[in-house]
Amino acid sequence: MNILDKIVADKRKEVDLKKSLITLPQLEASVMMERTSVSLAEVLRKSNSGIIAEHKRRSPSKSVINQSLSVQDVAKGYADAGACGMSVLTDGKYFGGSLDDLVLARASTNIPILRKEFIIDEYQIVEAKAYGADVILLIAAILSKEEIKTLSELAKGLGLDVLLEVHNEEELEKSLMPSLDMLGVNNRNLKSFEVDLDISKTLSKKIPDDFVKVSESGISSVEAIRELKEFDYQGFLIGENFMKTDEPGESAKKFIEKIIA
Ligand SMILES: O=P(O)(O)OC[C@@H](O)[C@@H](O)c1c[nH]c2ccccc12
Repeated sequence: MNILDKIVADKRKEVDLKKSLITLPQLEASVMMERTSVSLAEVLRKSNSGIIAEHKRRSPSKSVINQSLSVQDVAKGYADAGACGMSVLTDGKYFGGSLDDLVLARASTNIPILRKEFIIDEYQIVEAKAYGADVILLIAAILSKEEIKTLSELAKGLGLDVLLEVHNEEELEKSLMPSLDMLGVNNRNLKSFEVDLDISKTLSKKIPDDFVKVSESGISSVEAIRELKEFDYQGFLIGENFMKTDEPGESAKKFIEKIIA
């Protein structure tokens, strides 16, 4: 079994367990509908930097990245740096994140927050809304076309933005539909962990202009951002490059200043 299959199998068990404790209707009753979600796609369209900065303690590919920071400080730092949005990993087993991290990030900033999770069930989308996210991630590699449609339409109904992630042409072709706001190209292969920024460049021309294009993973230089902008990317998802430093907010600030200089 590859790592992605393992993650999805664990996720299925996790969601089933949660459903047995708090049912979907009960969860729905606790959704914070009074908080209007902020559209990350809108922010990215108007931004010069396009940075979506991620909170990531560890990952299956890199093991420990940074275990010692408070998510509140990281969230405030990213917002002060001028990041367009923040991504918060909520998977516990493989990335060391949690829904608590999402809540704490939400309480610390008003910039749009992406719940970074392996979403396979509508329950996780209602959860994302209930815990204060503005955006959800859907990963084409683990979902059928029908699932992408159902899940993205549910998210839109809750006022959330949808970022759909692809890694190759086949995934892109099955996924294009009007209920998505942003198309993310993951430069990292989630099965082999290989990173190649050329994947963003190659897939760019196949993504229709109505979607905001986001390049994800393995970005560590302002030069890379400049190149990706030539290929019409308006969003750049960066985790490790900031999180491996003692002050991710300061690192993001310097990075963003260089982009807009
Ligand atoms: O730390 P990086 O290489 O800058 O990558 C960030 C982000 O793109 C990456 O964490 C990611 C992209 N898609 C995912 C899906 C699941 C988990 C993690 C991810």
